[in-house]
Amino acid sequence: MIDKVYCADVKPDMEGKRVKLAGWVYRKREVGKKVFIVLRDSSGIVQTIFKKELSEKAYEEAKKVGIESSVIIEGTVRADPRAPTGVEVQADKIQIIQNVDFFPITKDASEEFLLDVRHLHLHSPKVAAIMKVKGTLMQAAREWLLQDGWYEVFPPILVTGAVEGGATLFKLKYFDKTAYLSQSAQLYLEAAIFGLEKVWSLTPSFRAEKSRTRRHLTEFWHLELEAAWMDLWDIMKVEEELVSYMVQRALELRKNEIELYRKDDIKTLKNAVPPFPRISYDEAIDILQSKGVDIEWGEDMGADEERILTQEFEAPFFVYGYPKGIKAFYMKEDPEDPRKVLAADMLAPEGYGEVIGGSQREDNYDKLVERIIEEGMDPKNYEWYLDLRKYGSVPHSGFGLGLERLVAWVLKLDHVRWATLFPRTPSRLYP
Ligand SMILES: NC(=O)C[C@H]([NH3+])C(=O)NS(=O)(=O)OC[C@H]1O[C@@H](n2cnc3c(N)ncnc32)[C@H](O)[C@@H]1O
Ligand SMILES: [Mg+2]
Repeated sequence: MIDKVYCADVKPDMEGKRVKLAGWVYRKREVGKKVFIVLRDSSGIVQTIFKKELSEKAYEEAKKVGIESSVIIEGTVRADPRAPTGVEVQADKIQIIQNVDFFPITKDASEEFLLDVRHLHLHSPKVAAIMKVKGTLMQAAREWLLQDGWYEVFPPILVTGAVEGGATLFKLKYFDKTAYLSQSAQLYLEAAIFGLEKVWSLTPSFRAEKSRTRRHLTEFWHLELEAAWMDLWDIMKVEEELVSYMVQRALELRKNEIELYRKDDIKTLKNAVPPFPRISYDEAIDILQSKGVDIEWGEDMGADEERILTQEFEAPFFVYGYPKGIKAFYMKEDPEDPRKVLAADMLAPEGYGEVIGGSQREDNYDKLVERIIEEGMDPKNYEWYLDLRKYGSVPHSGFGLGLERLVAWVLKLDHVRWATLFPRTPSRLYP
């Protein structure tokens, strides 16, 4: 590894120090007998200046390089308030690693083109900022989960059945059998709680969703927790503590990157502290109807309805107590109202809607068989899962957080596809 310093680490108080930088040409301009190159690396940018009278060789080389050329530059630090970062490097040496005559991404590139060349779009500091925030949110999640006594486990991705409905399964040939790509690790996490009690996993989940909305991917990163002995209200507390910690840590560690997208509009992020507001599904329907939305009790809220509902809040909030008919087979019936299940979604404000789906699970064997049959599925395909209700069954609850959806809200992105390195949607499988 070359003994370079990072662009962001070049400071005015390093005046007179000799530094070696390695990165890519971010901006370039020639003024008289000077070439200004703004160099970019993973930390940020710094301006370098090549003066003919300082080094004619370096000056002539610097004139050749194109945008996004990879270079190593050496020179002396000089404080200069006119430079983008208040400091510049008076360069006397440049090694061109690879010159780029024409970088395909230009200022007026369309979103579709940027997705076509996503592998090159990752050069962008703004894209890198999204990935830094995503990584920091997961770093924070790991910190919180460790201190709260949760065990990380590694569930399978090749599975034999649906968790969230058969319509969105990706099917594949598995030797002489049929397998599917996992929609959710949940059922396997439910098995893991009998030895570990509180478990979590971060896995890719797959949904053959045909819906082309700004919040659906066909492959997304899914942070899922499952806990023995917890009921719905317990797991909601876990959700709000975890999400709050993730968001506050991101504000602390990735302030610059968040401001790149939100500027100073970070009120809703700061508001993400427990207790998050809680409304029932019934109350949600009343609110929507009072705002003129054409929705009846028993119907599911889609992205549009959730967008309107989020206008009532300036922080993430819960909607709990959904009708059984619109929720999954594994959710426990509400003992106080058999029309409902003990389920809760967490919705992000500012129009983003659902970021977490969670519930208390049906822990009674017979009732679960009944629900599986009610949903038109074959209990034989869930024999192992039903066993969990035969050998020491316990009340338990869990949830799944869509990491890209959380990132999209934190950075106010207009589509979840920007929150993932290589987005997968119905129309996009390449690059
Ligand atoms: N362990 C569990 O209890 C999780 C549960 N089995 C489950 O998968 N619930 S979910 O379908 O609401 O998905 C959970 C979250 O996963 C995200 N999600 C769900 N589907 C998608 C798609 N298609 N694209 C992006 N993100 C998605 C979204 O934030 C949801 O709230
Ligand atoms: Mg859901």
